[in-house]
Amino acid sequence: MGSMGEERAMTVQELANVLGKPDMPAQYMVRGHHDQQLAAAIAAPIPVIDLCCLFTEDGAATDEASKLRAALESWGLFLLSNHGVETTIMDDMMIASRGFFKRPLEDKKRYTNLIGGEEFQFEGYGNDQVRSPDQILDWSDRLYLKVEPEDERRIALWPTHPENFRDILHNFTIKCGGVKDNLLRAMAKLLQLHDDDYFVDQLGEKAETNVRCSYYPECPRPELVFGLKPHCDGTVLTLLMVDDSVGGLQVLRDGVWWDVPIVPHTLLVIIGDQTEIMSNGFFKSPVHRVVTNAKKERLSVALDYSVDHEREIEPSAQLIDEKRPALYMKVKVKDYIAGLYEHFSQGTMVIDTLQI
Ligand SMILES: O=C(O)CCC(=O)C(=O)O
Ligand SMILES: [Fe+2]
Repeated sequence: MGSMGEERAMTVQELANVLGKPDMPAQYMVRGHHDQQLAAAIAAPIPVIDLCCLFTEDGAATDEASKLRAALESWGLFLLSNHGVETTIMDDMMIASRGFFKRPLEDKKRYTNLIGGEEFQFEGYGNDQVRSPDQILDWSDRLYLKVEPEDERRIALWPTHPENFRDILHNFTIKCGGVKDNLLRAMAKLLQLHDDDYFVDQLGEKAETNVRCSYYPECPRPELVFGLKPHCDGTVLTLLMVDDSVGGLQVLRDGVWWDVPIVPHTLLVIIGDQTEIMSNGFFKSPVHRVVTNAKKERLSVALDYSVDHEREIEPSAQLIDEKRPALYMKVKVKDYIAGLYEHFSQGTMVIDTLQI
């Protein structure tokens, strides 16, 4: 195992196949300033919110809305049931994603995120960009694709195997889009914004949605290696489908890491920085990470929703007054996302740079 370049030319899946325990490349190992405790933690008591119930006309809706508010103000993530995405669509998406990662390497590399084997692009199959020699690498491979705006899809990067991958991803995107809009309306209502469509409108005509199919192979050194290092999602929100048999996602609250529980066929909602900013800090974007597992591989499929990258975001004027001034500066989404990746590679949080 030679230089950084050579190691990075390998996917984590390839590394996992060739490595023995003592051979873990140093770049994957968590060092000094990080919490060394990558073991399983206690299950986080995060609520399960019934999406339909939020829109009924009775007392149950009020109770459900209070649960949602508590989750948004504390954990910044929660599980969503009764969301309307059929279990068959969810299962198909997981199976298609698993099917893709099981394809021979040569086949997957047709969708590589390295142009000419070198120049990094966000879309495609591969790992994160290596920006500095001291960056800690994550034990995961990913297929990352822009799914909306629909006319900006780079269809050549969408796998043709499994054969129905493209159709399934399209259907999953459509179904989840409706869930996202309903959730954003419920959130605007909780903040008593004048218009329930406040957040939906903020997304803009050219709102960007990306899918992240992640694959975390078995890892010979789970106590030292992140599946995905601590980060906040830079989005408005993320809808996540996690592996229903292997855990690994953890959330930080008050300095303690908690395991995020698995409830099959729910969607996990993670609030992103853009919502924290627009809600003037009322809703929290949680720090989360993925730990690895020595015996089992793990998969997840996430859809992340962002405001149009050409637009600016700032705390809603309706949420600012003398008692609570604006907590964040205005920022162009494109610049925010660029900063996010820079900070992510260093293990720091870009939202801290916007605080007033
Ligand atoms: O794989 C997971 O459970 C979480 C992935 C995640 O946090 C991300 O892709 O931002
Ligand atoms: Fe995340």
